[in-house]
Amino acid sequence: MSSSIPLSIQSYSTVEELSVALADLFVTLSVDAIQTRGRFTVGLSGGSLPKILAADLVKRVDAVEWEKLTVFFCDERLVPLDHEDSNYRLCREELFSKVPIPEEQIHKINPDLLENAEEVAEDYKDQLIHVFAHVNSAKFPVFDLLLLGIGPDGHTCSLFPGHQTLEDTIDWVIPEENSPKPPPRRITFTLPTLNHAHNVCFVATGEGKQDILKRIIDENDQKIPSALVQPVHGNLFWFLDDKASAKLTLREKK
Ligand SMILES: O=C(O)[C@H](O)[C@@H](O)[C@H](O)[C@H](O)COP(=O)(O)O
Repeated sequence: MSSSIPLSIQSYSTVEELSVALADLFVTLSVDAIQTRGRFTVGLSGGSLPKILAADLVKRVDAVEWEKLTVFFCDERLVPLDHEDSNYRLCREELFSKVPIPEEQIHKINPDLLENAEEVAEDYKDQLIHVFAHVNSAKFPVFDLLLLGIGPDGHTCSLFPGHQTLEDTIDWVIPEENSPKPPPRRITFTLPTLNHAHNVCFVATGEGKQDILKRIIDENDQKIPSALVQPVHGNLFWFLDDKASAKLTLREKK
């Protein structure tokens, strides 16, 4: 990994500064991945993440070889792609519409299968297999970068506290039809898929994240889904703002 990459828990005074650092990380990892493997595979999440990522990245479009990017969604709501709850739609509005990424390299759920969550997950796994299986006949896809958010309950992707989905050790992507946060029907990457990535980066901002971050980072509370994200061989980054990190003892002030 390049020595210019910041390590572990970074806390920034403002969300704007965090956006710049996140764009730096994205660009650096894209260069490394394209040099090493000829492409950059990324998993995106919903919530505030797409806006925070795009804020600075779109100002330096030329720093990324977008035609070598492949994008999946770490979780997706089972709604039409133009629905206001769609993570694809959110990412399109915030990022994809502003950069020259080929549409066919953005892997979306199949909207024709929405009635059946199992089929949506199966189809999404087929898309993952198509992209990953030939390079690592491994048991799980190995993304270059997964960008994750955290809910106030500690959920990440659509992996919620106490849900059976946390027990899955085999599948790559699975349905979650009882999300406590609407909309209830989703698909989500599993913990093993998250934990096989080369790089995983959590992004969390605002006071509302203080208590849950303390439980995850300082207390390593294994009941919280986000605390179970611990890459087997990869790097784990935490990009926080000072409001979110205020109660942490372990953090590097930027
Ligand atoms: O599952 C969902 O419905 C949300 O997309 C959720 O997973 C979100 O990503 C986190 O709650 C973080 O949200 P913020 O980044 O907006 O705080």
